[in-house]
Amino acid sequence: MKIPVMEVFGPTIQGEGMVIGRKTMFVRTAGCDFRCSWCDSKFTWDGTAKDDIRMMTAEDIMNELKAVGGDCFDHVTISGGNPALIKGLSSLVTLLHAEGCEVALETQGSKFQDWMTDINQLTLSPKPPSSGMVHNLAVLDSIINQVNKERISLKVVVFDDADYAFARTIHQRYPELKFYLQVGNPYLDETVSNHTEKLLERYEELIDRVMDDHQMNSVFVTPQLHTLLWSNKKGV
Ligand SMILES: C[S@@+](CC[C@H](N)C(=O)[O-])C[C@H]1O[C@@H](n2cnc3c(N)ncnc32)[C@H](O)[C@@H]1O
Ligand SMILES: Nc1nc2[nH]cc(C(=O)O)c2c(=O)[nH]1
Ligand code: SF4
Ligand SMILES: [Mg+2]
Repeated sequence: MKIPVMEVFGPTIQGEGMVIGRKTMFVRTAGCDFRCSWCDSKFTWDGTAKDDIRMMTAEDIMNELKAVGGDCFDHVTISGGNPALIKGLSSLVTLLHAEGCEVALETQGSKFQDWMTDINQLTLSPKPPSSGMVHNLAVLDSIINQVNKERISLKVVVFDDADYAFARTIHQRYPELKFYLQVGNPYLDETVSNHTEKLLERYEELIDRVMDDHQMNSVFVTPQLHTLLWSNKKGV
């Protein structure tokens, strides 16, 4: 079964969530069932990069990972778009494991696939109000109930007060899961000046808020590490 691939890049550092800092390759699939107002990867679904989409088999993708990353990787992150829309990713996950790679997945948690139970690090990122999306938490519940909880983390992006309140409700709903608050990046045009200072200011605001909140004691607060370095540049 062929997989719609938008980009293959790396090695780079995983900039987000439960394996932040980990050296990894990225496979980014095309297409999303959401339309977040602040999506930093709109090109995966808004048609602007439709000529870059390639229909590839798992073997094609493995060959490309090796062509791009050489032998300098043993971890692959699958992101999108929403990779969870793609049934055929099961063949890629199986092949990556056979080749000795760990596999991480980034998804919003709007759809379950059987192959998710094989993912080493599954990041579920339900969308807060500022995204303009309304998350169906019953679907999120059902994914969480089908996957080994040790391998799951929740990651909520925070731009404003309402997002922070949403993050709290999600953490309270699943207190047993690792929980990450991630600073929202409004500077999607990579040519914005002083992006690092601006993002660090927002990071500090989020840290201050969490430090004063007794209902948010067992959480992680992170920036998107790659955006501090490279802003919203593609392919890093
Ligand atoms: C581009 S999405 C692709 C995976 C999946 N569709 C999802 O949203 O989880 C990857 C991650 O980037 C986060 N993200 C997207 N735009 C962002 C922004 N402007 N600031 C901070 N995080 C953002 C998403 O919340 C998600 O956790
Ligand atoms: N370095 C780097 N880390 C990331 N973590 C999650 C990403 C994503 O777009 O899903 C991402 C990305 O695009 N780049
Ligand atoms: S769910 Fe993820 S890829 Fe889809 S629009 Fe939202 S941030 Fe972008
Ligand atoms: Mg990204």
